[in-house]
Amino acid sequence: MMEYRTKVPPLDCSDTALFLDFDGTLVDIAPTPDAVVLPADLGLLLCRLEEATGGALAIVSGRSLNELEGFLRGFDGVMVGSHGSEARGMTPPLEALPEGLEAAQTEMRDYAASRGLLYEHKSMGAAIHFRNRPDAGPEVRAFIDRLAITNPRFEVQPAKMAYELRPAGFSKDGALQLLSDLPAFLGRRPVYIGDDTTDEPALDWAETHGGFGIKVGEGASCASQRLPDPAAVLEWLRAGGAR
Ligand SMILES: O=P(O)(O)OC[C@H]1O[C@H](O[C@H]2O[C@H](CO)[C@@H](O)[C@H](O)[C@H]2O)[C@H](O)[C@@H](O)[C@@H]1O
Repeated sequence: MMEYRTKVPPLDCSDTALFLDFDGTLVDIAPTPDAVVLPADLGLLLCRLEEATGGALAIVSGRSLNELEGFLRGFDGVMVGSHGSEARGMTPPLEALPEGLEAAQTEMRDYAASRGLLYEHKSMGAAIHFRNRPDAGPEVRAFIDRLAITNPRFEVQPAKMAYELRPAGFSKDGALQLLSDLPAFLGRRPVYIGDDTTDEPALDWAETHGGFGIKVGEGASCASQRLPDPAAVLEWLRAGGAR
């Protein structure tokens, strides 16, 4: 574990644009989406980092924006939700609800209920979690693949022990591109921290735009840096914010 930490360069808030994923990066993965436990100082830490970076800090998550806002009360900085499709602090990438959203959500809710799986209702899509029934993974994937074929306004988004339907054409790296044009972010070195397959394009974006990505946890990644878990991420952020 220590070997990961010593490799990551210290955070220099004076020239960094900091992009932080939420689940698995700032908070440990929990059995269900609403069971995550927030570190007591998280809101304060984000406020301090936002100030230290001159506003060049954004939370970039697959979660619905309203959920993120609920979890991170006290932090009023930039947030991007629903895998890059909705945002606070910049022009929302997707202005209207995608056509067919409600019908797709209903199909997913009914499917999940009929198989004892967890349905997560999201503002721009939905997720089916199979953490309680890992054997159901391939079947859920096939179901959502079929749904995406009949609903071309959506794409399948794999997550940890879940498959999601998200608006087509939106992504975390797309969000980083938009954010990097905002005055506070302009010309700064991007650092993106994330743990999941949904974070890989954003990690790659940071690597190829003059900065670097930090992959959290095990697994293949394009990121040049790695930290073992959210506790190590918070430790690295606290050290940078105090500098
Ligand atoms: O982009 P993120 O902030 O990493 O969000 C990705 C998805 O995270 C959530 O699901 C994951 O975390 C849950 C809580 O730890 C866990 O129970 C689940 O198995 C994981 O897949 C969230 O529920 C999704 O909406 C996010 O898209």
